[in-house]
Amino acid sequence: MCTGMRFNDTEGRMFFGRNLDWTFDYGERALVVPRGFKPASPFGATSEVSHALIGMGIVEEGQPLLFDAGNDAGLAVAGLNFPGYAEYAPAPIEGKTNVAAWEFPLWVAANFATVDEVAAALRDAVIVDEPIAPKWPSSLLHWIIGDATRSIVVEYTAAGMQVFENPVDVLANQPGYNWHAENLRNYLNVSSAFDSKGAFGQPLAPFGAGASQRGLPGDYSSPSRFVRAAYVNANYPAKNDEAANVSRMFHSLAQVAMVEGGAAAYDGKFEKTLYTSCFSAVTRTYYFNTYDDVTIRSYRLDDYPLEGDRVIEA
Ligand SMILES: C[C@H](CCC(=O)NCCS(=O)(=O)O)[C@H]1CC[C@H]2[C@@H]3[C@H](O)C[C@@H]4C[C@H](O)CC[C@]4(C)[C@H]3C[C@H](O)[C@]12C
Repeated sequence: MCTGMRFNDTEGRMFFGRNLDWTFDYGERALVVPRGFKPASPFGATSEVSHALIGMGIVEEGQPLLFDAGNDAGLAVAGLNFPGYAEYAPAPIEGKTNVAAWEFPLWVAANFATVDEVAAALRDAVIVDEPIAPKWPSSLLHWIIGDATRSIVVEYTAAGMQVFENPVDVLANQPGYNWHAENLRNYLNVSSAFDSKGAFGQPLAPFGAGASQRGLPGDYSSPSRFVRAAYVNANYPAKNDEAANVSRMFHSLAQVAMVEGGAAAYDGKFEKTLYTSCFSAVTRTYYFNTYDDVTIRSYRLDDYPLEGDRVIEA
């Protein structure tokens, strides 16, 4: 399972993060893709990278297979599992922008500066089931994309391309975004207030803080993580400096992180939060920590060559 999140600080600067929850890693690491890199884009969706970007991924045949990334313009994207729903086009469609599923985060971060630009381009785009190599069949994903103004969710299913406005600025896994957004209406009773309640005909004091949160789901399932992430994101007071916002992201994503032993995947193996990341759009810094090393590392895009012809393993 995975959870994604976006928020602004008091000055409107964006922070964008995710948990990557899975049973094994792919040897992923921080990657920088410079401007001028020419990806092997199967249908020519990206001829040359226009926005330098930094994110998490692996390099296969010289290509960046990105799990999530943020770019020099402050636009960020993350892919989260969406099996049972994602259904890509079996072949490219003439006259459209055909984007292979594996290159979708690269296409977003390399070509666009804002969510508005991505949303406009998506009207003419098709996501195609075109694996980069036989050993890497297309992952079935949906994506959260954010900038300083807002976030959207992109789902490509049997219904084709769907783009959802995402006012709660979070995403989990299945089912689809619309379902998660409706499901929030089941939790209108929860709040962060410290209230005396009169439900039993007399004022009864709560057992300290958190009493009004009861009913907020605590499990690791995707619908529950979506609700919990949306609650935390909506209630966290805006902060004004980089350290406080990075702290906010890691603490918020810890609320939906998976601890080993808590939940098994289909194969009986336990999922856990392999890494947590936070992209700071203004300082163009990618922070992350891993399950086994909670120290937060930081990689500044501007510390790497922003022009070049190959992917840099940071
Ligand atoms: C497993 C990851 C998603 C984690 C997640 O959402 N888990 C949910 C668990 S559950 O359903 O809710 O149980 C996804 C996110 C990004 C994916 C990777 C990226 O898409 C990049 C390449 C794409 C290739 O087609 C496959 C390998 C791969 C390297 C992908 C492997 C894997 O599918 C990743 C790492």
